[in-house]
Amino acid sequence: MTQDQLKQAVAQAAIDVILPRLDKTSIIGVGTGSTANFFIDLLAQHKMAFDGAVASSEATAQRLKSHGIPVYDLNSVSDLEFYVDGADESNERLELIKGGGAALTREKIVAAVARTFICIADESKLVPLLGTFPLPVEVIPMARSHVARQLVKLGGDPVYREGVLTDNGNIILDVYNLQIDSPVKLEEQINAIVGVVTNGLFAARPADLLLLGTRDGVKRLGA
Ligand SMILES: O=C(CO)[C@H](O)[C@H](O)COP(=O)(O)O
Repeated sequence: MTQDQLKQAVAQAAIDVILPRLDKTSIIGVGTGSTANFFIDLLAQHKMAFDGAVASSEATAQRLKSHGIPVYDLNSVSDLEFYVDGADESNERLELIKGGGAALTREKIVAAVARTFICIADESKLVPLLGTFPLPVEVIPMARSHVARQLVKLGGDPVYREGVLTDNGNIILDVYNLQIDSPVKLEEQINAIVGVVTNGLFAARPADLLLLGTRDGVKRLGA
């Protein structure tokens, strides 16, 4: 099975989880990236079963709209039962690293609002310890050097992601070589640096359910 087939299988598994719980008033939070794109394309086949979606990025909003799925502003939504998104890494506690696609801030906001965060990923994303994937940090552009110096004090090696501006007009620092044995603490420490918008650790609010695509089928971890 190819990695894309594994991604498609977990996207379908997420549809199978949410579909019985949707009605014509339901709005679904939708993430960003190649796995989320498989989910969007499958979700489009059921667009009569729900009202619309909230998007975690402009790219996702465009893809949803291209399928004729209405996209709502999060501020106009009072209830979001599900958020479905991929990840760059997950540990067994469903703490994640996200932001490989630079959408981490909006992803974290939608995840915070949703009652159930379903993470969909192929088996390569499950790791014993977070941090092999460099941790993305969204930073206000004028604070770039200051934040980089503080990240070095935390033991990391920040690298400016050349040519990338987030949907919020900010830059990304990818932090290599961090020792992430306490994800909740490190998430807080990095977010406390002035100039940081947020970082890609999803530990204070981990996923509720991880659907992991493996060659032996889709495995469920969590709820
Ligand atoms: O956090 C993300 C985007 O900011 C994505 O969920 C993450 O990068 C995984 O992407 P993919 O499904 O393409 O492997």
